[in-house]
Amino acid sequence: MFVLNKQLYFYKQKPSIMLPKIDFTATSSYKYLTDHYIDIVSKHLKGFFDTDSERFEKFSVRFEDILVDYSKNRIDEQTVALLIQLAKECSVKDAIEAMFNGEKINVTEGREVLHTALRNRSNTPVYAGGKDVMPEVNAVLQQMKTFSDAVISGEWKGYTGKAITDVVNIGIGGSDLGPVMVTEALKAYKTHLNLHFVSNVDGTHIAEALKNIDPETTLFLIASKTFTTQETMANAHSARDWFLAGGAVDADVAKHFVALSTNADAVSKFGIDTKNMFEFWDWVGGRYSLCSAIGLSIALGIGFDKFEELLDGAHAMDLHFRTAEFEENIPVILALLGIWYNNFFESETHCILPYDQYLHRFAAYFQQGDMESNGKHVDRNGNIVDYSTGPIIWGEPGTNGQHAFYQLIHQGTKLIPCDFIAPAQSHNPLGEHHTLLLSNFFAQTEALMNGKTKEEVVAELKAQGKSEEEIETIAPFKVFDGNRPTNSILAKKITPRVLGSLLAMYEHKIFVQGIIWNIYSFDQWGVELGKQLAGKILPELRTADEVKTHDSSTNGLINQYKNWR
Ligand SMILES: O=P(O)(O)OC[C@H]1O[C@H](O)[C@@H](O)[C@@H](O)[C@@H]1O
Repeated sequence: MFVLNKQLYFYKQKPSIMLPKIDFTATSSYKYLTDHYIDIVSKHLKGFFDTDSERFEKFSVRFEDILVDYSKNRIDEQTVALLIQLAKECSVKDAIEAMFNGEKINVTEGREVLHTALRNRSNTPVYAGGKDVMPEVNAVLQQMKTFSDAVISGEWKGYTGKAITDVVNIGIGGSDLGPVMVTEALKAYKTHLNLHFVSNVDGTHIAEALKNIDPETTLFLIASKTFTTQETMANAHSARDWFLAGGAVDADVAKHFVALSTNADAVSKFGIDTKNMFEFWDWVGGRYSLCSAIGLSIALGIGFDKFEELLDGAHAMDLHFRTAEFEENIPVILALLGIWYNNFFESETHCILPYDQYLHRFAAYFQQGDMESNGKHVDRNGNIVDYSTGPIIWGEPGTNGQHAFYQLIHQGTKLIPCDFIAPAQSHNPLGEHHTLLLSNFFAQTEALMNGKTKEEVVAELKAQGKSEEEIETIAPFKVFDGNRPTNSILAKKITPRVLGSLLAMYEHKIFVQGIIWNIYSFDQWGVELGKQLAGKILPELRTADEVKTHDSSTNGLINQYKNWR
């Protein structure tokens, strides 16, 4: 405790030391958790329910139209208390304040982390480097509203005087995944505009996107925080070439190309007038940018009022995260459960399973959100960690996943904690479809928890008239251990507001985990390396000369490629 107080004191006295740097494995709660784990690991989830009729009430939280049931986890009240103590010992509360207050908690890039300011609907001042960012945030939102209203209404005309029918967002990573996820998730609110997303530098992506659209009625959004990303720049140049090949001249570009970026110089060098630029700032991380100008495709795709509802929902979750006690704090609870499995049960992955076809890119979006944030092995002191950090995030919509990989979740050798997400109301209430879907949602978490005992399997086989011998042979394969943990996140309906809350919920979960693991969650040096390496090889691929500068494998592959191309 003395150490903790000293850290806190240190932090408050020197605001330039942005975050506490606590080794969570050296805390007293971690030691208690290590002992407590031995106790819990020998117990079956089913037993927790058998002995406690209040378990659901104890381990579930309601937030507006979202119910988070975490009772089907391998925890008891002591687990939760110890995990919360861990969060406290790691100064999570101070870290939350540091983020919302605009401290430079992205230390390795020297930046504030203020995506929460983008949806700060209360409009109270938020300072970055001593300057209130809210006037700029509001000005860009106003610019997005004016523009999206004009495009949707048809008032904005292309170079031949026709209204826009198609919008192509060109961006990658954080400048693509968020807008794709949200516009798919909220397709039920779609405007008449047809959205297309091009991210891959593979020419196939843009070639296919351009096949069925008309340059006279197409708007391109060039989305790139840095405006230097190879893939996006290559696609943007090809899009402009295609546009000009259709008969337009340079002066017409302004009506069909806009930029979403932090880099005004690079935008004008590309040839986009900066008055057609929607700005955001370096305190917005790429994977946290969908509430910024990067969300322009969302505003066009569902209308600005719905985009604002998305921001409202995210803001509501921000407030919950900032103010709720940890016992009731959804992102904190989800983060701690993740740490429980990651660091005590040694789970390597975490699965996100939305029972909603519209959420089919939800797991992919948080794959970047989580893995790019917490896929780090150096702690905030610059030392290599000796514990596990961010999990591998994966998932597909139910029920497709059930018929593909649930086998391993049910009966494999790995413990895979899963988030099951479902809306109670469908946007497409077609016959019994939604009831069928939800019956699977409920059945899966129940089965993962309960499993199926040998006695149950034998009784079932007997009832089917199988012989003793047949039963003996087949029974072991049909036994399910159960005891597999899940969170159930049930929403009333996936509205823009609910989606905004869900996305902020996961963002803050990731944040809390990064704080406890003592890593920096807002840089991405691992991705930068790939950019440099490709840049080095590219000139070598431009000639026919034999390459000898690499290892024998890389040389061999490059030279064979040159032979075959
Ligand atoms: O928006 P940009 O600058 O084009 O970057 C696109 C992506 O590039 C890299 O992969 C990373 O830095 C990501 O975080 C980022 O989202």
